[in-house]
Amino acid sequence: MGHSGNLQLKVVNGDAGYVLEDVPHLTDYIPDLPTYPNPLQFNAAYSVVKQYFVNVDDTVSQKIVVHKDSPRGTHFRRAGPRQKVYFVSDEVHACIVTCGGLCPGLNTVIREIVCGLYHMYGVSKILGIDGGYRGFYSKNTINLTPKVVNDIHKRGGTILGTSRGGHDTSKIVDSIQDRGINQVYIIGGDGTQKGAAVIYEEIRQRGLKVAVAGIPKTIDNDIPAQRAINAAHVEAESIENGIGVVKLMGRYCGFIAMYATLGSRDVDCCLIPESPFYLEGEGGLYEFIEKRLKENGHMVIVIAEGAGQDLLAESLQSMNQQDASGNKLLQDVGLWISHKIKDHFARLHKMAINLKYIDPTYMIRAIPSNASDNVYCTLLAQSAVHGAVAGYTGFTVGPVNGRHAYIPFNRINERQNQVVITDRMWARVLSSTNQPSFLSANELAKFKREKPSCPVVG
Ligand SMILES: Nc1ncnc2c1ncn2[C@@H]1O[C@H](COP(=O)(O)OP(=O)(O)OP(=O)(O)O)[C@@H](O)[C@H]1O
Ligand SMILES: O=P(O)(O)OC[C@H]1O[C@](O)(CO)[C@@H](O)[C@@H]1O
Ligand SMILES: [Mg+2]
Repeated sequence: MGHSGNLQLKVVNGDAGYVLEDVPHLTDYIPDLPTYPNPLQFNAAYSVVKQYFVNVDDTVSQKIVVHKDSPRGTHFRRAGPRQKVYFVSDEVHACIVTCGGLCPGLNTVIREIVCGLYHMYGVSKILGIDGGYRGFYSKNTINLTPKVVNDIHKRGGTILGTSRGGHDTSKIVDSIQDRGINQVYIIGGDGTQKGAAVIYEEIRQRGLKVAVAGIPKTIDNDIPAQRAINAAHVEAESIENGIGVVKLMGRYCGFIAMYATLGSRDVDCCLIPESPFYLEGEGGLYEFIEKRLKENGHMVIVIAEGAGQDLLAESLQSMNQQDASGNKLLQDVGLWISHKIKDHFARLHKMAINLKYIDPTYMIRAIPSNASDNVYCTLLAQSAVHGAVAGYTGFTVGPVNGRHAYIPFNRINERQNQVVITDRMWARVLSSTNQPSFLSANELAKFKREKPSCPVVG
């Protein structure tokens, strides 16, 4: 096996096309750090487990479907507790911060980091950073103990508060250094993980013994999305030529819309950012709506917030505004498409339609996590704790083929995880809704030629 690339990209090549995209370790830039036996081996709950510690060489394969002669492909370091750790309990001074928009499960992750550190590693100095990244330098901190976080998983939102913008790297790292923090747990979406990567780089430049662990936000809880779709369906089928339009989250990717559509079976058309569509003419959306209304008397359209933004830019003056984090402020595609459909059918005269528009965004984001989300959040949190205590840094924890792994920040941040419309899952959506693909033969061929993105974080 041999290392290649610079220190920032720890790529290890092995036999038969095996590639490990490894995560940084504190010893990469602080040599001769002492190690200690993992206190978990003295913990009655874990000592009974046959092989509790993860072997140092364990990795998780990104590719699950393989062929006889194909290279083994990319792997990530397996998450979990290590036999040796790089911190003693008394030495650890951890902090937790939540950034970006809300998501169910933030409180569960906070709770499980606190309880994991406390119960598994005997850590008692844990600070909550108030109000996202800017809280490092502009707010007071909150002491977190298992008692403080005991029942926070039952509440939506984040007890720590959150914000967009305010990522001042030097001020944040100054604050980490001044407070003597040596483990930083950062919970949030794509922007947050980018911010975490910059913090890690600065910490590394300063040569600090501080582990930086990212925990991704994911919205798996689709119950409110199902409720919104259900309401749209009930409204639509109760009235002649009823159309229910539901806008779901997804600025750049249509996973929520896609899975909500597949889960519901009431949806007649699902529109996502990855799959372009058009309104007028043969094979267009208006033609499909007319056909479906004639067949069924009603229909439901689910649209991801980032879908059709090119069409909006054409017909509305582009705003080109950004939020405090630098995200492009999108025009409300749900409202826009509702108006376009109403206008179109009003102009046609031959068909009176009744359209109801539902935007459940904040209802989806603000609820507490459900029981299965809680299990998932617990695994994420505990994996992050095990990784940081074992000296890994500059990583985001995430599931890879059902196993938790440590993924380097650069890998997470290099590209957006998107629905691949030439994959089977999107075909399942099209066959469940029976909607047109809105793609010409040329466009389809182009999509097929494009290299698919490799989703690593669920
Ligand atoms: N490229 C970047 N470099 C440094 N900090 C960043 C970067 N992008 C975003 N951030 C910071 O990360 C935090 C969260 O970013 P953002 O508001 O985009 O939310 P997010 O984590 O992407 O979650 P979501 O988009 O789901 O709400 C903000 O404080 C923002 O300033
Ligand atoms: O109003 P806010 O809090 O900026 O959030 C709106 C955005 O946040 C998200 O819910 C992501 O967290 C997007 O889907 C949405 O565009
Ligand atoms: Mg984001």
